[in-house]
This record gives sequence, structure tokens and C-alpha cells, in this order.
Amino acid sequence: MGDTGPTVYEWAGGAEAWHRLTEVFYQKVVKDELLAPLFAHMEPDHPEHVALMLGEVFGGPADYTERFGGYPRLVARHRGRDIQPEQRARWVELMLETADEVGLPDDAPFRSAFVAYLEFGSRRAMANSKPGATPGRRETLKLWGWGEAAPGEE
Ligand code: HEM
Repeated sequence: MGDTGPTVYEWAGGAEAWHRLTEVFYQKVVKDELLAPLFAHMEPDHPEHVALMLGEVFGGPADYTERFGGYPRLVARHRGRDIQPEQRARWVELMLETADEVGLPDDAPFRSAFVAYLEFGSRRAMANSKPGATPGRRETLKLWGWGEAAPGEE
């Protein structure tokens, strides 16, 4: 499919789909025994920020970078949180459960790209959350595409 096909962002259903995902996801997070303590002081616009950030990562508009501080803010928001491996795993598990619940596409290419990024992003978030973590060289969000299997290539 190459450069002319839909982005992962579009394939998921665009802005509305990413917002639906994070709204429902954080309703689950605050009720989850393992995750709730980490998110006790979450700001009301957190789900919206994460929706914009994920959208941007998957090829949507660069709103998180242009309006909310982008990658430096992302790193700052995870800094010092000391995310534990079981919390990271639960975060990913709840994201996937929510994707089913809100009806994100369940085709192989989409889920493969989505899971790959969740693994990548959640492991980077955990690393950046460790006490004394040294900032990497990255200054902008790592963008994510279809990888090995775009729609039509399966
Ligand atoms: C792909 C994985 C992840 C993405 C895309 C992501 C995204 C984000 C974003 C965009 C923010 C900042 C929101 C803002 O600008 O206001 C944030 C903050 C935060 N994230 Fe993550 N995150 C990921 C993984 C995780 C994991 C695995 C955990 C813990 C289990 C976590 C815990 C938090 C916490 C505690 C905050 C700060 C919340 C607050 O404002 O109180 N994140 N995340």
C-alpha cells in the first residue's frame, strides 16, 4: 500500500475514535486497583491529551506537539512516577480491552501496529519514569506506521 494508503490514525476512525478510546480507557484506569494510585491526581483533560498524542503518533494532526508541548511534555509527565512492570502490563491490557469495547478495527494489520506501539510506548514510559532516568536524545514524538503489514498486504 505504501505512502498513498490510509494512515493508522485514519484507519482507526480518526479523531473521534481516538477520543472514544481514551475516554473509556481512563474510566477503567481510575477503577483499577493497580493503576488508580498512579492517576489519582490526573487532570480532567488528560484523556484528551492522550487521544491527541496517540493520533499524532499514528499519522494524525500534530496537535499534541503544536498545542500541548509534545515530546518534552510527555517525558516530563512520566518522570519520577516509578511505573512498575505489572502496572505497565495492566495499562496495555486495559488499552486492548477498551479497543474491543469501543469498536476500534480488529483486523490483523491495525491490531499489529497498535499492539507494537503500545509495547514500545509503555516500555519507554516505564523507563522514563524511573528515579534518576537520564533523558535520551529524542526531542520529538516517535511516529508509528503500519510496519510489516499494511491493509491489503496480509
Ligand atoms: C503507549 C504508552 C503510553 C502513552 C501513549 C502515554 C501517554 C501519556 C501522555 C500523552 C501523558 C501526558 C498527558 C498530558 O500532556 O497532559 C501521560 C501522562 C501520564 N502517564 Fe502515560 N502513556 C503511556 C504509558 C503509560 C503507562 C504504562 C503508565 C503507567 C502504568 C502511564 C502513566 C502515566 C501517568 C501517571 C501520567 C501523568 C498523569 C497525571 O497527569 O497525573 N503512562 N501519558
